[in-house]
Amino acid sequence: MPAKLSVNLNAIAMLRNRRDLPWPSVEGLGRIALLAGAHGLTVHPRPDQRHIRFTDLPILRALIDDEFPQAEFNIEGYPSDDFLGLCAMAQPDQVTLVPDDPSQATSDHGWDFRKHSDFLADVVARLKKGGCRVSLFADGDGDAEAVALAKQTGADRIELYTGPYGGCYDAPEKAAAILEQLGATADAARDAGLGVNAGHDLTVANLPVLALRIPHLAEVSIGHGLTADALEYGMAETVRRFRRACGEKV
Ligand SMILES: CC(=O)[C@@H](O)[C@H](O)COP(=O)(O)O
Ligand SMILES: NCC(=O)COP(=O)(O)O
Repeated sequence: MPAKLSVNLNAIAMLRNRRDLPWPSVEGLGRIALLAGAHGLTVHPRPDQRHIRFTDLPILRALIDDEFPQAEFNIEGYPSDDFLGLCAMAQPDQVTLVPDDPSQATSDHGWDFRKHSDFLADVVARLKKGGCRVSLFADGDGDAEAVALAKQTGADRIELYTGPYGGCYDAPEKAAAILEQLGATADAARDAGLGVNAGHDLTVANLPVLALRIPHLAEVSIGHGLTADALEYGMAETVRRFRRACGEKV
C-alpha cells in the first residue's frame, strides 16, 4: 500500500504570521490539501507559537471532523505539560513525540531511547489512554537496539527523521548511504512490530526512492518542500489573477 501523505501546515502558518491578517489561511490550505486527496494534516506547534498557534488546533480538528472524517490529524512536539494539554484539547488521531528544545529552529534529531525510555513510556501510556496512536521521532541510523527500546515504550510507530537524507539533494552517493541506514532502521522497526512513518525535508525528488526502499512506509508528513512546490506551481496562475485585477485583459 502506498504511504499516506499528511500535509504539514507549519510553513503556511509561518507565512500567515508575517502580518496580522488571516491569509494564507491555515484552515483554507488544509481544506485544499484534503480535497486534493491528502490523508491527513500535521502541525508542530512550538511553545512560542511562531507558526502554528494554539488556536489553530480546534479549527483544524473541526475541519477534519466536519468535512473529512476519514482524514487524520497528527500533532507533533516535545511532550511538555503544555503540549500534552494541547493534545487533550485537540484530540489528534496521532501524536508524534519529538525531542525538540524550544530554542531549536527546526527538528534535527530523534529520541535517545536509551536515556529517555522511562519518560517516554509514561507519556505514551498517558496519550494512549486518551485514545490516540503514538509515534516517536527516531534517527535513521540503523540502530536495531534503539528501535527495540522504542517498542518497549508502548509506542505504535516510529517516525524516521529524514533531514540528513533530504539534505543530500546534491550528493547522490551520500544520499544512497543514508537511505540504506534509514531502510535498516525501518526494517528493524517492522520486525519489532512498530509501524514506520517518515518526515523532514522530503520532496517529490527524494520520496520515490525512499518509498521503494521502505515498502511498509505507513505515512509521510511533508511541509517545507510541499509548500515550496505549491508556491512554484501556483505562481503563474496567481500572477495572471493579479494582472487581471490590475485591469489587464489576460
Ligand atoms: C518533526 C519534524 O520533522 C517536523 O515537524 C518539523 O519539525 C516541521 O516543523 P518546522 O516546519 O517548524 O520545521
Ligand atoms: N514530521 C515531519 C514533517 O511534518 C514535515 O517536515 P518538513 O517537510 O517541513 O521538513
